Amino acid sequence: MPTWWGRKSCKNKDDNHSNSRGISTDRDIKSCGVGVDPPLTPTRGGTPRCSREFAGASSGFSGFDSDSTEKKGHPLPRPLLSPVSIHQDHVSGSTSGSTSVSSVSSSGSAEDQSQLVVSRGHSDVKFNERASPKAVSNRPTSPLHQRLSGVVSLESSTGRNDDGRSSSECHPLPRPPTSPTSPSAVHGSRIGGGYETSPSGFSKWKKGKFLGRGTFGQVYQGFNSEKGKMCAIKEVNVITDDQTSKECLKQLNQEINLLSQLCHPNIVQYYGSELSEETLSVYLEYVSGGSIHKLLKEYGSFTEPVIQNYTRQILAGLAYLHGRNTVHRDIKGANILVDPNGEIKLADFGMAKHVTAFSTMLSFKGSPYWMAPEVVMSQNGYTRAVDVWSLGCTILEMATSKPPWSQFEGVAAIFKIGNSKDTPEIPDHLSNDAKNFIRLCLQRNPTARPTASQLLEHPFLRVHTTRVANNSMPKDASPRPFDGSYSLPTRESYPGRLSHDNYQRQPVSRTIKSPR
Ligand SMILES: Nc1ncnc2c1ncn2[C@@H]1O[C@H](COP(=O)(O)OP(=O)(O)OP(=O)(O)O)[C@@H](O)[C@H]1O
Repeated sequence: MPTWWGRKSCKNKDDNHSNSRGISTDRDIKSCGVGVDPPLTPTRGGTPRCSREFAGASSGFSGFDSDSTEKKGHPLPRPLLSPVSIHQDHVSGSTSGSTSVSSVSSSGSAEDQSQLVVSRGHSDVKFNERASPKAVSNRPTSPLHQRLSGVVSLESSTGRNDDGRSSSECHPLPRPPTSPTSPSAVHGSRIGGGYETSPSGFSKWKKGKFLGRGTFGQVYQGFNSEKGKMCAIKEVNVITDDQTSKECLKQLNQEINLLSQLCHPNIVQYYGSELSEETLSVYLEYVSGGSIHKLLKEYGSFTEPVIQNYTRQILAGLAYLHGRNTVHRDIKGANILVDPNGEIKLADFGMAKHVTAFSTMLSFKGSPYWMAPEVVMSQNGYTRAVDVWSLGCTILEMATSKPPWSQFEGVAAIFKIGNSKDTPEIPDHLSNDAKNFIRLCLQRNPTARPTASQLLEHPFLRVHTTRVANNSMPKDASPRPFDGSYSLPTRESYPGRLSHDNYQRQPVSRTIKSPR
């Protein structure tokens, strides 16, 4: 039983005693040299967030046991200690409940940057040429390219870093160590902070086929001719004389600043970026399977084992992200990529840390269906709970191919999400564990929603993780080679499940031999 299991309120709960439970997570995080879920000050309990809309909502989180008969003790993993410098003063010093809020503050200020936990995830991770991590304060700074100085100053409401220097004098983020053969050392590219110019044509990344267009730019396949590796190139035109272009650049700059600090198997890896005469290009891990949205469109809704598998991985990425005081704010099928092995990669960090009136407006221009009520109602101080709501919507999307309330359009949808007391319909074919999990995510009161780390302990996923045969695919979610026989599931196959009503009528084991 998780230590928080019996608690009646989610107030003052945090992620610090649990981490993502995915096997792949531990493996890869160790290899990345960063820890999971550094100690955090609880952020939700201290923020008065209940508005009239939430008055009738649940008062607190009371565990996951409503549908589960499994009540055995469940030791929580100890958080891995990160070798990198963590801004403890920030993460433990806040009593205002604004820890996560500040990381997504509207200003996107240099102060915010300094508050982010710096993990040294960067381009070389996929090329095994990473240098050892170092604390921010020891890193040299890189100058910003003058053409982008205006854009970057948009990032900061104050225009100044926390050391008092203006953002045009010095970049808030460290320059990473580069290796002569790493993508980050490619002429004109950079990681983690400022941009460096490159005469066009020098890049080792060759632009390939067009992959798609997002709100803030185009995405192409790329190929590193030195390494023979592929990447995705996200590109924005560098035209700073209109507001839309400025916003696109700001968004991409935001994505760079965030992604360059992250290293997790369930978050798309940042390789570097490059500024040419006309474009700002960001080089990212190429995830060839496309998005969950695309897979749903092509192949229809997913089965429950696949939903379990994907949800566990999304949560592992979210727990890591939230442990770094970062809120994604745009979790939905279109922003979650799937690699050919079924490994999930959270992508599109353009909205993370953006809470300006303008960007909120922009997100309304996008799709509201995945937005938490408090986001739709423009409540101040979004917390990590907004991602948990969006995860609930994404699970419904995976189960039905549509987001909740998709029968409503525009203002009607916004009204339904923000103003009504209704909760989205949950399909009947899902198991009780799945239904319970979704209901927990879709609580209108954000303080009642469990954290990502807590959700990783939910029976819906916990049973699943015991059945995972390898790092990413559960037995039921991956094809098995056919060896001429097929065993129907036995009680022994699903020991955790069999305590549950849904699984008590499993068929007796039989073996069907195929004809020779
Ligand atoms: N790392 C990547 N690997 C492979 N394809 C990618 C990658 N990143 C983005 N894409 C694809 O490129 C297209 C555009 O992606 P992008 O993130 O810019 O916008 P979006 O998420 O579709 O929309 P929006 O920006 O409005 O949220 C999508 O089809 C997406 O699947």
